[in-house]
Amino acid sequence: MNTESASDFDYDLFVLGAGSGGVRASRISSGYGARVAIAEEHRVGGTCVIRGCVPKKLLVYGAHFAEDLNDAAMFGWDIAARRFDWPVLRDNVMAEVGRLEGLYGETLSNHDVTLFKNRAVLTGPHSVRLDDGRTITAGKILLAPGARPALPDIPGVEHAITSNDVFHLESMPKRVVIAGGGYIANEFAGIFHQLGAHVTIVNRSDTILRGYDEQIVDRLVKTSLAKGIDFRFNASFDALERRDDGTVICKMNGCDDIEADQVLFAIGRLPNTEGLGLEELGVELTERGAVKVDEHYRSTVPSIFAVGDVTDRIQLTPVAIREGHAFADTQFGDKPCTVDYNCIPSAVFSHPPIGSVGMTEGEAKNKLGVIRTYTSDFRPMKYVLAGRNERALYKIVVDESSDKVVGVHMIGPDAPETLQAAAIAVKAGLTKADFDATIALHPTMAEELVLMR
Ligand SMILES: Cc1cc2nc3c(=O)[nH]c(=O)nc-3n(C[C@H](O)[C@H](O)[C@H](O)COP(=O)(O)OP(=O)(O)OC[C@H]3O[C@@H](n4cnc5c(N)ncnc54)[C@H](O)[C@@H]3O)c2cc1C
Ligand SMILES: NC(=O)c1ccc[n+]([C@@H]2O[C@H](COP(=O)([O-])OP(=O)(O)OC[C@H]3O[C@@H](n4cnc5c(N)ncnc54)[C@H](O)[C@@H]3O)[C@@H](O)[C@H]2O)c1
Repeated sequence: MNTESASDFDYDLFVLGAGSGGVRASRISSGYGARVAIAEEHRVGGTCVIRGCVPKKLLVYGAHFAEDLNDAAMFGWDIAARRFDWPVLRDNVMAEVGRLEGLYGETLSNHDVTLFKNRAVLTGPHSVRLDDGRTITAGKILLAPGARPALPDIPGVEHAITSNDVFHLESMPKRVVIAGGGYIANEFAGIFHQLGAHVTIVNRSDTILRGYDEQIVDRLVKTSLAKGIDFRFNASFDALERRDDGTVICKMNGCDDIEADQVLFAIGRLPNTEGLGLEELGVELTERGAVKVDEHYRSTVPSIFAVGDVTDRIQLTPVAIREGHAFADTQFGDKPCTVDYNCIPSAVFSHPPIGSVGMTEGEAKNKLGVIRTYTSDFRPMKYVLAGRNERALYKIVVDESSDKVVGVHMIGPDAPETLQAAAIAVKAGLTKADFDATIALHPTMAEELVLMR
């Protein structure tokens, strides 16, 4: 164990925030023999487990039944009564979240990590104060407080909700307006639409899902439009007004005003650094309030570190987990390491979902010059029988000079599941010839990956 952890502190490590990064860092550090405590102000598990990836994905599954039940008729199923009960789905999802929260708590106690169910703020380079007044000292402090939804500074913003509230709605709204064109906007557009709401996505520019391959995003927009999701591009909100009947009037700039029963703001997430006492201690923050760290997650104060969303780089759970693990290995395991940020796969759980790894076509052209692309634009077999006129699109981007596959991008049923496997090939630097040499697994959609010529 690193000699910097002095025994005159209460703990060797104090972690602020029991989410994806904080829980991993604590249990690995404790495994190396460190005396570890963690503070959590809300619920153990953090954003991903409590109000992010997990409940979101369960809602995606729940919403998908709408299409599956429609398609079932052509497969011989006569399902007469089709009624959706939002409180049943909501409560079952919340019960599962509660179960997982319990498991995360058990993981901490099984690893001898002391859990304080309190908000913590820093009072020194080695000390924190809990909201019940207790002060605790530690050799090292790890900041893993995550991020929170951003909200615009407009009159009536209190009439809108964020992703934090969306899992607890009393009833399913009939008309939903979603601000933003990123992950959350597109995922919840799919969920609300499938569950029967009319959805309008409002984006301030004409580009949604920036960073994803343009052709794939274009397919999502076209498919969403065909399903009945509306878009307003180059539009922004001037104000929100609530009528007595509960309707929210969106006063718009760049398009006509819109009436909604629920307005969801999904315009990005800001690092949770406010009020933590960081600047007073000399912890440097970026303009957006993120903690600046070096490659070993050390802030500008040597005993204070940060991982995950609070560093405002790649806001994904597996990244926060890897960073937490690398921190523990480096600081308490005598195994200095960093995270390799190259080729991180990502998915948008929209309807249909997107999976992506490596360079987009545009990015590869800019960085590599001469490239080849291969696409497969096909109607999945099950959709043909169901009479569903929806197409999947797979794209492979190849570096002409080395034949290496530098990017795989997909939209279609279960694309994220297939993409995870394809990401291994891209990460390993396999060539298009390696893809071609692989015999197809028939009949699957994924076989398109080895059949593109
Ligand atoms: C709706 C939604 C869907 C998402 N879906 C996905 C997905 O499908 N895949 C994916 O990879 N990522 C997804 N994400 C992103 C993912 O949830 C985050 O990247 C991840 O949770 C970040 O982990 P973290 O450890 O940095 O912070 P968090 O998991 O947010 O944990 C931070 C914890 O710190 C606590 N805390 C904050 N301040 C204090 C304090 N002062 N004292 C004590 N405790 C404090 C918070 O309550 C929280 O529990 C989603 C996010 C959202 C909002
Ligand atoms: N499937 C997943 O992995 C997943 C799912 C949900 C969230 N997340 C993570 O959570 C983060 C937050 O999600 P998100 O969808 O809120 O953010 P995002 O960064 O994906 O998208 C934000 C969108 O809001 C727009 N925007 C930003 N500021 C605005 C403003 N002032 N007014 C109007 N529009 C504005 C942006 O142009 C962009 O389209 C993501 O970056 C992602 O890393 C991941």
